[in-house]
Amino acid sequence: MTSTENPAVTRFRQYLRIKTVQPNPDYEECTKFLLEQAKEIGLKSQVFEYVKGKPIVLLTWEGRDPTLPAILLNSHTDVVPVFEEKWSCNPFEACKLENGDIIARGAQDMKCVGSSYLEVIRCLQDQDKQPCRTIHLSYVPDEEIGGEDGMGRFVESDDFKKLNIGFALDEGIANPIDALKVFYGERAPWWINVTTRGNTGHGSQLIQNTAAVKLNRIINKFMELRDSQERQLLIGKNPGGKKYNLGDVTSVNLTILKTGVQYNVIPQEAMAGFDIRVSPNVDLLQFKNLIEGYVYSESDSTIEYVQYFDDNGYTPLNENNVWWIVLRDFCKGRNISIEPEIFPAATDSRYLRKLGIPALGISYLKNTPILLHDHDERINENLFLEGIEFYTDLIFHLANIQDA
Ligand code: MET
Ligand SMILES: [Zn+2]
Ligand SMILES: [Zn+2]
Repeated sequence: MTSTENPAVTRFRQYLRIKTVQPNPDYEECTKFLLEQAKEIGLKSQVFEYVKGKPIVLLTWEGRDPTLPAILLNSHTDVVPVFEEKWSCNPFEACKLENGDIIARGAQDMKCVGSSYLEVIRCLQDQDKQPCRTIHLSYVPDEEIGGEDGMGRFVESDDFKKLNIGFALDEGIANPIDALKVFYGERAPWWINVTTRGNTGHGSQLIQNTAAVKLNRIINKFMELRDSQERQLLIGKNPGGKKYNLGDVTSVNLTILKTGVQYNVIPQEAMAGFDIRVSPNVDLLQFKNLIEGYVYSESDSTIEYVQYFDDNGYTPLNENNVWWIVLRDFCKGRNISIEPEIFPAATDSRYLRKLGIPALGISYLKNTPILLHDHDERINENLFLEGIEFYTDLIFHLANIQDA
């Protein structure tokens, strides 16, 4: 007997087949797909292109009371590159195994979420359940390369201000156990280049203060910082007595090293690139002074910020946060365990939180291995469908909150 595929799954797989892969994402095809969906569902659509070739697609379902602050359902449309030879099937074919696993780049990060949002609107419309708040769905480009030309530009625009967003949902991460991760903050991503310059000469000499000697001293300081954070992660406890998660500490990784001309020539310049993720527990200004101190303790050395975010504020999960309370109680009522955490990497939510908009990151990926950015990224179709039900009821609740 052949079973027919749920149309929501078919649409999801269509979305996965669009090659929005960095560094040359097919945003044109993606926009076309989203606009077709909007038309089918009967949603108002707008496309903003603050940077040419990088469209932001905004779909809107007006609520019963459009004067109330709206809900934003955000997702990014781009996905990260693949090592195709390591995949068991083509990452852009969205093949489905017999057990229902759908394998594709973006299956977890985060086309499953973007697809679910569209299905939520379909479901609510089918059930004739128009919430009181307006719901906007934003499909933004370039998150995977920093988001500056995507969400970064969007939040600065008048188009965005007009939306009067009161609360946003965005991406989370998979969880191998039977619980949902809920992210209420994230670490500030800083990518830096440290360049040192020094004395040069013959490779047989013991010349003082070469670029490499200086860079090595600076790297050692960063590594000590890294060690201290690694220790915190392994044995530290936060003030509540709970073990630290990765998001609670600051990570420092040396990811790029560049120098050299020839073996017997002392190079005059050397460069180290670091990926640093600064925890919300850290005062950003103090931290900046600390690492710049490392660099400027060596003469002729400079620091360049390739990626910099000057805010690591989070959405407080307290009784005053009615969005959180509704979400928490909703999950409790459904017997879904949740694990509130700081997101270890970066998401577009940081742009929203910087504006003071409460934002929570949830991907309905429980009992699922963490495969974002990995080979054979996948989601099971049954979980995807279960997620649509979850989001539909949750978003209906959130969009019906009267006083917030
Ligand atoms: C700072 S760019 C963010 C890209 C990606 N989301 C990451 O966390 O690495
Ligand atoms: Zn993502
Ligand atoms: Zn990602």
